[in-house]
Amino acid sequence: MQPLVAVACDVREFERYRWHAAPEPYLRAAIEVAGVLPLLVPAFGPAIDVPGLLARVDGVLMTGSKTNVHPSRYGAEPSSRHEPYDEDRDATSLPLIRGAIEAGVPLFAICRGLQELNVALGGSLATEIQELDGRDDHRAPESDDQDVRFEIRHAVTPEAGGALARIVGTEGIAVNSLHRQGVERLSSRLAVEARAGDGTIEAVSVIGAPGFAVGVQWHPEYWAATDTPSRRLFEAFGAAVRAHAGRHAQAAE
Ligand SMILES: N[C@@H](CCC(=O)NCCCC(=O)O)C(=O)O
Repeated sequence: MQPLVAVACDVREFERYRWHAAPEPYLRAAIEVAGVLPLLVPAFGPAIDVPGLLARVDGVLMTGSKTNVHPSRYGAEPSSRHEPYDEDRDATSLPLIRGAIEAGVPLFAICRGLQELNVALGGSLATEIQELDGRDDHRAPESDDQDVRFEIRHAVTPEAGGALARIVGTEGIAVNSLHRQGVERLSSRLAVEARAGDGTIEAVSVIGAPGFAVGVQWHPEYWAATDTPSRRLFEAFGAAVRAHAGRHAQAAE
């Protein structure tokens, strides 16, 4: 039986409706590589019974997004440099992340998801990091071709002995990059699991988490079927979700 994984939705507007949705690559990687069933959670913020939801799922997957966490969530002043926002997603994802950590539910946070994880635990974000001294440009290549935008194009180095290294090994791995924000002040509850060559934090884990609680700034979902480190991440997440489901089932007996 496929264990259920909660996926917080983005809100988009088209065809005169507001839609709550998640991009297919995350869902495909969840089903086909992690072997779990993604359950889309609409971005209704405080209307969501997070403890009740977490009692019925065995994992949480936070997707990337073009939108940014609203700067008021980490004490910064809003500006056009921080836009676009999705405050409905923030109001849903931040409590969901905190609840998953508190309940020990396996958590995989990707790109915006890593940024939400840091903010949910008291950290802050920098915006337009490509303008910071010594930083590379981590934004997506300009292209209408998604394979080009998500191409693998820079190295990250996993911290020896860390949670990420146990999944992908300690040799440097190559990743894609589609972000203009990054961790500024790292939450005291997070450990750095990998950095890019310019020092950008590229992966984190929750200190003391009983199981899988990892955030990555890149997009393993996009090449999860063919790229070994990407596949290993989703396989490890799936294994953690199944282990949690097993404990769940035992507790229910
Ligand atoms: N908006 C934030 C988070 C980055 C992120 O999740 N990128 C995914 C973008 C997907 C796409 O462009 O198709 C940031 O820019 O740092």
